[in-house]
Amino acid sequence: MSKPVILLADRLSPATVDALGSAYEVRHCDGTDRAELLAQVAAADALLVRSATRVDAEVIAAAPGLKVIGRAGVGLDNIDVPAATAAGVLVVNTPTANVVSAAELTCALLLAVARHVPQADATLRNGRWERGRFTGTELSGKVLGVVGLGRIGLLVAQRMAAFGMTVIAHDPHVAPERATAHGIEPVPLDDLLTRCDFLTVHLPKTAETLGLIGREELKKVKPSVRVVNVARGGIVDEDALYEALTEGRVAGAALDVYVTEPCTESPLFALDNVVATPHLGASTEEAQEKAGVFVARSVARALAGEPVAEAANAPERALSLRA
Ligand SMILES: NC(=O)C1=CN([C@@H]2O[C@H](COP(=O)(O)OP(=O)(O)OC[C@H]3O[C@@H](n4cnc5c(N)ncnc54)[C@H](O)[C@@H]3O)[C@@H](O)[C@H]2O)C=CC1
Ligand SMILES: O=C(O)CCC(=O)C(=O)O
Repeated sequence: MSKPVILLADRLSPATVDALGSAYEVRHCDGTDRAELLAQVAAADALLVRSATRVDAEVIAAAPGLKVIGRAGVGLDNIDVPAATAAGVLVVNTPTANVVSAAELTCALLLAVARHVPQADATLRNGRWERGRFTGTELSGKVLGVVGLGRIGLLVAQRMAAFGMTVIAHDPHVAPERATAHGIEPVPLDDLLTRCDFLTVHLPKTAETLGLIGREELKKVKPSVRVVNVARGGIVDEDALYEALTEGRVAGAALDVYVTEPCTESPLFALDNVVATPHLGASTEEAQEKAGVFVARSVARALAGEPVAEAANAPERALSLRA
């Protein structure tokens, strides 16, 4: 009898294949090559991706034998979960695997934007010793505004509190007592905007969160504020941010994520007060190994018809999804 086919469409840690073991036929493809993905997924029982591969209704329709889509990471915005559910395909992610890495990158960007680290590094490598140009600002004693106090937001809050920051947070879905238990003051979004010296967003990309920090919101912040987005492009509106940065209404920004990815050209990249990384939040050995192993285990359980706790759709129906 032929083995179930598991298609890896993004570059996943080698630990993924090790964790899957020998019970499956593991195939690889470039999920950003649409034609290749559509051709390869036709024979797949399971499809494993990171954030680069777009798994939309067309991909799901092209895969009549597909039983489970495994997302090695947190965000599900590259997967059409309703289309998968309608087709009886389980979607599983790894909600905890990369959150420490994403939080640590956020802290790195907070420090980098406060102290102009990449700009100073680039200047020195170009033979210029410009100490006067790169006077920064301390984090200690400043207010950090966290929008989205989930797993990553809380990890960032805890770490930045150790730098002496006062942390305030806005998250309508988190009980205020949960915030205060961690020494974080829960506040309405408008209060957060007017009070914070550093603003960081840790939200999923949804219809509700897209543009949440937009033109109007950026009119309310202090001109000394630094904005960090390690969540998803567009949660902080890129055009509004560019305007605010160039008009001196925002002092700096650090971005890991962009509306369109890959993103190699943006007016934001031309600004001195912007630090930019190419969606590296989860790019550590530890996060990728965990994401690969966790997603492999969940996919194996799904293919065996067992319930999967990390299922993002209809977990209670896991056993009745495509047999
Ligand atoms: N740059 C990167 O490589 C990475 C980015 N991410 C992104 O970070 C996002 C957050 O991840 P986690 O903290 O693990 O998710 P989480 O689900 O633990 O937390 C998200 C929080 O956002 C809150 N939220 C939702 N709508 C909101 C709104 N309108 N206003 C305020 N709060 C709202 C939720 O209540 C929840 O507490 C992911 O969805 C993903 O898009 C995650 C991992 C790596
Ligand atoms: O590197 C990746 O796989 C993307 C990580 C990410 O953005 C997420 O897990 O939501």
